[in-house]
Amino acid sequence: KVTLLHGSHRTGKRTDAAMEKWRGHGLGQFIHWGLYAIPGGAWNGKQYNGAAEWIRSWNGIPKSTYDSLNYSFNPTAFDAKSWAKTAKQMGAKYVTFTTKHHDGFCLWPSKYTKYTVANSPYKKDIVKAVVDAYDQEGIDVILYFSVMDWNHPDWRYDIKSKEDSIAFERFKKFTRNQLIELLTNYPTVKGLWFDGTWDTSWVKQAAFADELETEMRKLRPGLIIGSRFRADENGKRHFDSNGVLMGDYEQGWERKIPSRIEDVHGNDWDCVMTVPENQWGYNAAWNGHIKTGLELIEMTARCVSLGGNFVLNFGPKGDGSIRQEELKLAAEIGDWMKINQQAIYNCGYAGYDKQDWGYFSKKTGTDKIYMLVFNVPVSGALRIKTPAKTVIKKASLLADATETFTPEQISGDEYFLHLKKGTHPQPFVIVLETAPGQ
Ligand SMILES: C#C[C@@H]1N[C@@H](C)[C@@H](O)[C@H]1O
Repeated sequence: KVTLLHGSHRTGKRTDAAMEKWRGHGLGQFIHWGLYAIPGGAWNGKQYNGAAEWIRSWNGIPKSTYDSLNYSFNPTAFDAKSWAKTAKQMGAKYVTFTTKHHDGFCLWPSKYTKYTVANSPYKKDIVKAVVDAYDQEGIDVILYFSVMDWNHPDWRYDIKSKEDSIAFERFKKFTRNQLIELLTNYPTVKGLWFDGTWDTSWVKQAAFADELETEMRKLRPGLIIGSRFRADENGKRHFDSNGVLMGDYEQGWERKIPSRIEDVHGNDWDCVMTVPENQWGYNAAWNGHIKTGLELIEMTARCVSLGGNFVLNFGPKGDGSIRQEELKLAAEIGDWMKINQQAIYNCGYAGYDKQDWGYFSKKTGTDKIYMLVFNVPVSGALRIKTPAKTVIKKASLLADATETFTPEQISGDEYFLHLKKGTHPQPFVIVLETAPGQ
């Protein structure tokens, strides 16, 4: 163990109410929206395949022209209330919303830069509209904030000179001011989701970032901050030099999902996922594999079964409308959640051996186990291996409690549930009432 001044200040999961609530969300929505939605992955008629929110960084894109897009930002179809209703319909319990992405354009009227929505034809405070609309729907709001800011003259990728150092000191003050401003303007937000924190310039700011995190937590007790915000004094990110998680949950699962419980090291975590392979901001031409509703429902189940949250990304268009493909997915996921949400909300790792037919989840604080079935074996027999000495008292279909299953015990702690042929066209959930054995 090494002595750290700016490593993790806490081990184990937070047990306060705010974190317990976050832990139980199960399903969230990510929204990436900003100036990049205007070009939508194309420039001068040429469609690019990179992540559309990074278009400013691609070769051949005139940066000053991109930077002037704020003068064309006028999303006449933007309606935060309809976004929030879509999230509600999908069954999302929280939204992570981009206040400022890497291009530095602020979707709130920040006092600390002119590069904001206030200096666009739209003028109005988009962050406020989103926070109010989602609060209204009872959906918690987490604010995404990119430390890396391509627009700010004092941003540096590394600090290699006295001039760099002086400029970056100004940038650090600017970053702190914006974060305090966000937490002050939007006091109901439940957390911050940091990005753009991998460059050496920021990784070198262990003491400053540690102090800033402490200041933000003091300003907003219960605030939830992930592992991507700061590094320790040895430059270690996500996990400090002693391997202890930095922040309240692991933010390493970007477009990937853990395969085993061991991968999450007993921590809270979220998986943030795109519908195409790698498009967060709006890209008019979705190419490659586009995930289906069933794939995304299974990803949600897998994340919850491993004690995490699944956060599905939406990339609204430059006019503020959500594309049809995403609306369709929200509806499909929502239809499934309407029937099966009990196996997702306030559920976590069940401690049962993983089986090929799908996933187990456990209702937090109870002995109730859910079997989320995605792959019915040709035998129709669902194998269950319970933790030692667990008694299965009852097994029934979540969607219809009158459909019960008599567990066939096949060895000490192993059982089969036999399904009737062809009875379940959709992924379905079986509820196990269990009790600790003698
Ligand atoms: C890389 C990168 C960023 N991290 C994801 C959450 C998106 O914001 C992407 O642009």
